[in-house]
Amino acid sequence: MKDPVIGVLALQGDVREHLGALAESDAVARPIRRPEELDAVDALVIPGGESTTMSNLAITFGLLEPIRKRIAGGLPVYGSCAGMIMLAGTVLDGRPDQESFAGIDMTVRRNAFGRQVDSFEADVQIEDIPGDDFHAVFIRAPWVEEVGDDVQVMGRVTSGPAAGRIVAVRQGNLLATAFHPELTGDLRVHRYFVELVRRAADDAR
Ligand SMILES: NC(=O)CC[C@H](N)C(=O)O
Repeated sequence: MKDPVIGVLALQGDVREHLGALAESDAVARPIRRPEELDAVDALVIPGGESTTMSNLAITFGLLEPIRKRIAGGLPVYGSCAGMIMLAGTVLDGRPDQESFAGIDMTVRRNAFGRQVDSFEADVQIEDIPGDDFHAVFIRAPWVEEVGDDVQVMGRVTSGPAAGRIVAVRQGNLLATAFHPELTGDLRVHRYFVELVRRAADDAR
């Protein structure tokens, strides 16, 4: 397959960083703001930012249902931080009117590491991605409290007060991390996702 075309949901958040990381990972990366633009992508990335704002803007821009439909149709999606929240079936400590695209059978808690803890760094071990532990950056991040049977727990915090917390998961073509690999220049998660997208395209053929 040629380099896959991967959209980055560009309503809000760290869109530019994901576009850059994908471009360095053998993908063609494009910002997505309108439903028509979704039709032309092989996969989607949902950036970090603020899930309540992203939810509002997704409704305003008419993207909520189209993205849900593409997910149901098997579109590969990777969400980091707020993007993880947007992929969660159940969100705790959310705003009552907050919507998600859902897709991953999991319960996430927003701002789980404590509201006062704006950001912190910790090592995370990720199954299926060889090499050293990830030096992960968390910014008002969620964690995963519960997963369904079909969800693969891929990564947990390895040390510190949050040790053992689930911060990376995969269910089929959907991947989510509570941390932001797009901010640290470690391209392994993006490369893993691009590989997942290639395999999904091969399987569909
Ligand atoms: N860095 C982030 O994406 C933070 C997520 C944010 N706290 C939210 O609830 O959406």
